[in-house]
Amino acid sequence: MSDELILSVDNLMMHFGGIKALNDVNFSIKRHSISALIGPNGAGKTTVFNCLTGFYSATGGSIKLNANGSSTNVIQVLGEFFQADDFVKPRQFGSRLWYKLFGGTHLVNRAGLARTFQNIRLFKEMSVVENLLVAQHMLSNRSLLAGVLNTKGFREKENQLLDHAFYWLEVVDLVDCANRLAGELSYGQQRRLEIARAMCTQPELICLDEPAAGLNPAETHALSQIIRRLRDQHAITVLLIEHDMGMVMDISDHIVVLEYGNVIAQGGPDAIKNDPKVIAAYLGAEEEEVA
Ligand SMILES: Nc1ncnc2c1ncn2[C@@H]1O[C@H](COP(=O)(O)OP(=O)(O)OP(=O)(O)O)[C@@H](O)[C@H]1O
Repeated sequence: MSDELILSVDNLMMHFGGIKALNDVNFSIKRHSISALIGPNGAGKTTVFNCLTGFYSATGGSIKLNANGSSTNVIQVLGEFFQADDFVKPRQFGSRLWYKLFGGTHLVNRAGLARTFQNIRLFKEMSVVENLLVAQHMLSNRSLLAGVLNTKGFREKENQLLDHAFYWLEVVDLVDCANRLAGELSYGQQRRLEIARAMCTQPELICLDEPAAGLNPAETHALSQIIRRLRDQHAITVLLIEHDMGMVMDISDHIVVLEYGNVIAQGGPDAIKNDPKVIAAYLGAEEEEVA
């Protein structure tokens, strides 16, 4: 996989019993780009996200993440089924057993991929800053002794995590709300807090599932600015699912279009806008609005 690519998805399949949510999905994402995954309802967009982030174990295909200085086979680290030839290949068996025992979605996040959800999933009874500290739990000093003795190293680490939390609050313009309960924020602020929380896990690729859903035009504009800032000032790669075509066409460098679990087109906004397959499949009803 070329170094220019941060994600490569090949022949991805996801079947739920008889339902083929994804048939044969192929696309790749360039580092430091903003890409969008679009398609009609039920096309399989969220299923792709769930496979990328490890919420679903894909039925077949491969997902390679090239982040944090190494290449990660996402399907492998989630723990694959044993194969017949494992028993004659001890190394392969050992690796599969290891990931069966200790693998999971946490390894995908550690490999440099974070996500937000279609339905906001904050800790609503916690303050804004606490939400960001929870996201950094793995980076904290978890030594019981250091905590009880409140050592210098422990305090320094706590301060570092707080600084990091405020850094991302600044980026999403929520510093003023740091001590408010997350559940008390407006919908738009909660969406931005979700992005900050995901960023606190130090990803290189962030997947945003319908980040503009329920936002008014001013909030959508502010969100677009934040997404651009992530790419331009923080070297983050963004992959988003979005139904707001105005926003998608405005901020995306690359667009992948799904229909019935297949990629029917991919390219830049202008190419996608004028692609007859896309117009017929997805934009048909809104053709005039999009053009
Ligand atoms: N856990 C599941 N069990 C069974 N079927 C599922 C499951 N998750 C998704 N599907 C099916 O897979 C297909 C794709 O669903 P998915 O939610 O990925 O679509 P989507 O493109 O994200 O749609 P939307 O834009 O409405 O969010 C649908 O037919 C859906 O019913």
